[in-house]
Parts: sequence; C-alpha cells; structure tokens
Amino acid sequence: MSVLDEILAGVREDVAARQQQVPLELVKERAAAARPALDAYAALRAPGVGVIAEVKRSSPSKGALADIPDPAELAAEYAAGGARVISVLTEGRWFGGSLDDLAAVRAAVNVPVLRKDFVVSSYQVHEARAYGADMVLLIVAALEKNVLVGLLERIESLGMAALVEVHDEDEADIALEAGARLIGVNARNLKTLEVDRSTFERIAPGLPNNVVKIAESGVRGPHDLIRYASAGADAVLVGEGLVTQKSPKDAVKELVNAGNHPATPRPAR
Ligand SMILES: O=P(O)(O)OC[C@@H](O)[C@@H](O)c1c[nH]c2ccccc12
Repeated sequence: MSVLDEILAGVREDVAARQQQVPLELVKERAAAARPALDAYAALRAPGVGVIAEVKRSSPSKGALADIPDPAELAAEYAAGGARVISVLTEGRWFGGSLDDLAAVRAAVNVPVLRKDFVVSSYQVHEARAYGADMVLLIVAALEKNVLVGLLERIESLGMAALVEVHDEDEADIALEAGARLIGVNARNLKTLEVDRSTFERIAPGLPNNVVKIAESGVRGPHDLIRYASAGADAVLVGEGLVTQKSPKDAVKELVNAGNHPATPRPAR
C-alpha cells in the first residue's frame, strides 16, 4: 500500500467517526452561520508572486518539523509578513493538524485560509466552511474523476475556492476537465515522497493563462520562489521552509519581497 493509500484509509476512518458524532445537518447549519468566504482566487491573482504560508507540524516524509503550540500566533506572523493565504493542515495522524487549528487560524487573520487535508467526501467540505475555510484542497491522485467534479462544485457552491493538486500531465488534464481555476503542482510525489522541482516547469507551461498556477513544495528560500516564478507560478506554497525558521514573519517577508521584485518574472495574462 502506498503512503497516499495509507493516509486515505486513516482519513476515511476519522471522517466516519466524526460523522457519527456530528451529523451532516448540524455541520451544514454551522457552515451557514460562518462568516462568508473570502475570495482566495482574487487574492492569488493579484500582482506579484504570492506566498501561501503553511501551518504544518509534521509530515510523512520528514516526521516532526515543529511543535507549533499556538497555530494562531504563527498564522498572525505569516500574515504580518505578507502571506496572501494561510494553509492549515487539518489531517491529524500524519501531519499533526486538526480542525481546531483551522478555527484558531481563521480567528487570528483576515487573509483567506486553506483547509489542507485529504478531502474525499462532501462532509469534509461542509466542515471546512463551518470552521471558517475560504479554500479547500482537492488531490486529483486521491479521487475518482466524478467525485473530484462533485467536490469541486460543492466547494464553489459554498462560496469557497478549490485548489486542485496535480503531479503530472495526466492529472493536470483531469483537473482542467473538472473545471479547476486554481491548480497546484506538487513537486513532492505522494507515492515516493521525493521532491522534484522540475515537475512544475514541465506542467505549468501547458496550463491556460486564466488558471492560477501554484507551485507546491520545495521552497526553501527566495531562489526557489524565483525559479518557480520563471516557470510561470502565480504563487508558491511553503511549509517546511517556514515552520522551521526562528522568525517565520521575516522568512515570509523575504519571500514576499522576492515575489514583488521587479526582476521576478510573472505569469502572462
Ligand atoms: O513543506 P514544503 O516542502 O514547503 O511543502 C508544502 C506543501 O506543498 C506540502 O505540505 C503539501 C502539498 N500537498 C500536500 C497534500 C497533503 C499534505 C501536504 C501537502
């Protein structure tokens, strides 16, 4: 069984358990009462290369990365540093995240917040909205195409934006056919867990201009952002390179400055 399959099996168990405790109808009521979603698509299309800063305690590839006793405080630092969007891992078994982390971050910042998880059912989409998410990750490799289409429509009908993650050209085609407007190319292969930054350079040029292109994984400093920008990235998503820093705020600022520098290429529109 691949790591992805193992993660998905755990996620399905956890979702089933939550659904026993909190019925879908109740989650929908909470979603309807939540503050309306912010426009993550607009935020990520703004001029300059954006930074999506991630709250991530651990990962299957690296194990423990950072304690993060106060995710709200970390998110506030990210926002103060100029992050366009905050990504919050909500998967618990492998990434050490939770929906409480999402709610805490939502309450602490005014920028859009991404629920980063292995979303396989519409229950999780309603949960995302109930806990204040503005954006939800969908991983093509984890979903049947018809399920992907259904979840994407559900996310948009709740006013949120879907970030559709791909790893190769075939998955990118599926994402486009499904109607994705924001596509994330993950340089980390979810089967081998290895990072290959050339993945973005291979796939991004084939994506239409109106699609917002996000480079995920492998950004350790401004040079990686500039490399991704040269290949057409609208934004980069950064986890490890920020949570391990003494000053996450300064680290974000450094990336944001590189993303706004006149010499940094930006996608043609
Ligand atoms: O820590 P990094 O190398 O900056 O990577 C961040 C992000 O791309 C990674 O956390 C990620 C990308 N896609 C995911 C899907 C699930 C969990 C995590 C991820």
